[in-house]
Amino acid sequence: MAQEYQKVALIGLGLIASSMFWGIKRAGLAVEVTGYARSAETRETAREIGLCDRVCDSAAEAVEDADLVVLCVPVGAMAAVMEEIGPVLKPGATVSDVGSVKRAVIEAVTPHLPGGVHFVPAHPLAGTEQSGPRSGFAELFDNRWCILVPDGAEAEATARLHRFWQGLGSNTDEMDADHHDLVLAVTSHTPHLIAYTMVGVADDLRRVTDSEVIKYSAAGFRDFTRIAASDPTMWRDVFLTNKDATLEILGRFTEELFALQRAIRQGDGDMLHDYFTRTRAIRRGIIEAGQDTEAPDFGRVPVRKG
Ligand SMILES: NC(=O)C1=CN([C@@H]2O[C@H](COP(=O)(O)OP(=O)(O)OC[C@H]3O[C@@H](n4cnc5c(N)ncnc54)[C@H](O)[C@@H]3O)[C@@H](O)[C@H]2O)C=CC1
Ligand SMILES: O=C(O)C(=O)Cc1ccc(O)cc1
Repeated sequence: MAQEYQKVALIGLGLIASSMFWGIKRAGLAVEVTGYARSAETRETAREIGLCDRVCDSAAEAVEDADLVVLCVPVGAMAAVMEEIGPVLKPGATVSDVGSVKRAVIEAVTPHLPGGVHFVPAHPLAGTEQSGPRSGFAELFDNRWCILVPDGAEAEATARLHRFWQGLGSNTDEMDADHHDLVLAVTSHTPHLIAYTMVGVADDLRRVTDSEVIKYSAAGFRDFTRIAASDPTMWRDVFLTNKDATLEILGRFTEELFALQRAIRQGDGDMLHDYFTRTRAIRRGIIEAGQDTEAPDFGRVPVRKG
């Protein structure tokens, strides 16, 4: 695999940065990878487990002479990091990020971007509910999508970042920032909010039913608890910075929920059956189109019709 960049700097050493580091090493995508995290404890852990070729005690030191700098911090921390590193970035370097929201990151980063430095925002659509420097693994991005949001960035800098993410195992695509934020509000952000809410409801209920909610929880609820265990800082920032799109989708969700609530109250079985038939067809369409990259193998066997 070609080395697209001599030196890569990772700022924020959590799940995504640590997975990127192990993936870069697996594919030999850079000569040196430096890293920085705000907390001394995280930097210490990183040194202990060999995460990064060199762990630096400041972001400015980590990005010195770097050809690619990837901001792997929560979305709300991007501006402060950029303000610190902006003045010391190498001319011709590329800055990128992995934030779950794109418009807010562009607004946070652009004011601190020096002339002659490229900015190519990106979002790997891959993650887990784990966080921190010990949680990463090289395979996280394999066969997953990474969306690039060039927003006017130079074509060659963008093409290099595509090749870099492909080297990490991902399929890559491009999107406009606002479109990205709306799509992700539907596919990721609002579902996370629903999971948080459902687990909160069950927790309230648990006080009445003791441990039954957890003891007898079926797969659907277990998935909710996994998602609701995701990092609170990261998700707080997602909702604060993708406010409009999330509120738009949440509004639609609430309307649908009220419609289903009314059908249940009125005993309208036809409405419920039609609704569930439509949603089942969507799921089957995804599987038949071969786009269900998350499903276990049994999800790929031909789906029974009818
Ligand atoms: N967790 C996931 O599943 C995914 C997360 N993302 C995005 O990737 C980014 C990083 O997320 P994770 O790696 O999961 O988070 P994480 O919580 O595992 O790691 C974040 C790291 O950033 C550091 N940090 C926080 N504020 C900082 C600051 N001001 N300066 C320097 N370091 C700081 C933390 O100490 C930690 O090392 C977020 O923007 C998130 O939206 C993108 C795709 C998936
Ligand atoms: O763990 C899960 O189910 C996820 O949805 C992972 C994830 C979280 C945030 C992102 O911006 C992208 C992917």
